[in-house]
Amino acid sequence: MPIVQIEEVIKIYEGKVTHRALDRLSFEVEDGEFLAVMGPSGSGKTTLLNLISGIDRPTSGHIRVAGTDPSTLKPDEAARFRRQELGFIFQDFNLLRMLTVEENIVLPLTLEGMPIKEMDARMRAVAKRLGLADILHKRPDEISGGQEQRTAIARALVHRPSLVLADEPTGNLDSHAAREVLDLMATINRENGTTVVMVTHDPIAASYCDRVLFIKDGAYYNEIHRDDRRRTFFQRILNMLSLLGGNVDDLSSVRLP
Ligand SMILES: Nc1ncnc2c1ncn2[C@@H]1O[C@H](COP(=O)(O)OP(=O)(O)OP(=O)(O)O)[C@@H](O)[C@H]1O
Repeated sequence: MPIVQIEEVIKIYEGKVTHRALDRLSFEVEDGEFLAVMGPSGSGKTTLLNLISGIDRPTSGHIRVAGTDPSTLKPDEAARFRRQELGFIFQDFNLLRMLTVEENIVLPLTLEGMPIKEMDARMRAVAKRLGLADILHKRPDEISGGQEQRTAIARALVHRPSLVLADEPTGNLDSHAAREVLDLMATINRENGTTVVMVTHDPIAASYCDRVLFIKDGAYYNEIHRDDRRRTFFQRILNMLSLLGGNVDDLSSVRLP
C-alpha cells in the first residue's frame, strides 16, 4: 500500500519571476520502502520534501501522506501531523546545542507529553540501536559528526513515525561516518519497516536504497530499482546521472563505494 501518493503536482513560486519548481510530478512510495530522490541542483527536490511534509502547499495536484492530504490541514493540525507522523533528518543535523544527546532524542516525545518512564524506555531502546548508549550525557559539541547524525536519526525515529524524510543526511560526513549512517538507515528500514524518502546528490548514498527516482526540471525523469549487488546498482545510478546531466559539481564528491 502506498504511504505517499503524489499526483500531477505542480508547484509555482510567484515572485518577480514566476518559477515552476514542480511540473506535473506523479509517483508513489510504498509502505516500508527506502527511496532516494536525485536530480540536478534546482530540480525541485527540497520543494518536494516541503510539500510532502506540509510545510508548503502545491499550486495544483494532490498529495497524500499516511492517508492525509497535508495541504488541507490548518497550521496547528499540520504541526501535529508533522510531529506524530513524520521524522526529519537534515544535512546539518539540527541538534539543539544546549541539550545532551539524551535530551535531543527525547524531544519529540516531550512535545507529546508522554509519561517520563515511557519516554526514558523509548529513548534508551533507540539510543542502543544507534550505538549511542555510552554518550547519552554528552552535548553535540563533544561528539563526532557521525555521532551527531546518529543522534538526529534517533530523534527522528523515537516517536515511531510513519515516514522519515532525509535531506542530504550524509552531506556533512566523511566517507566512513557516511557509510555507518547509511548502513544504520538501511538496517532500520529493513528490520522495522520504516519508510524513508531521502534526497541526495550522492550516488553512494542512493545505492543503499531500494529505488532511485530521478527528477529533472521539476518533472519525473526516470527511476531504477535495486536488483542485485549494491556496486552494480551504484554503477547504474552513475549511468543515469550522466544521462540526466546537470551541474558537474554534483558529481565532484563521488567516492567509489
Ligand atoms: N521560495 C522560493 N521562491 C522562489 N523560487 C524558489 C523558492 N524555493 C525554491 N525556488 C526555486 O525552485 C527551484 C527548485 O528549488 P529546490 O530548492 O526545490 O531545488 P533542489 O533540487 O532541492 O536544489 P538543490 O539540489 O540545489 O538543493 C529552483 O530554481 C529554486 O531557485
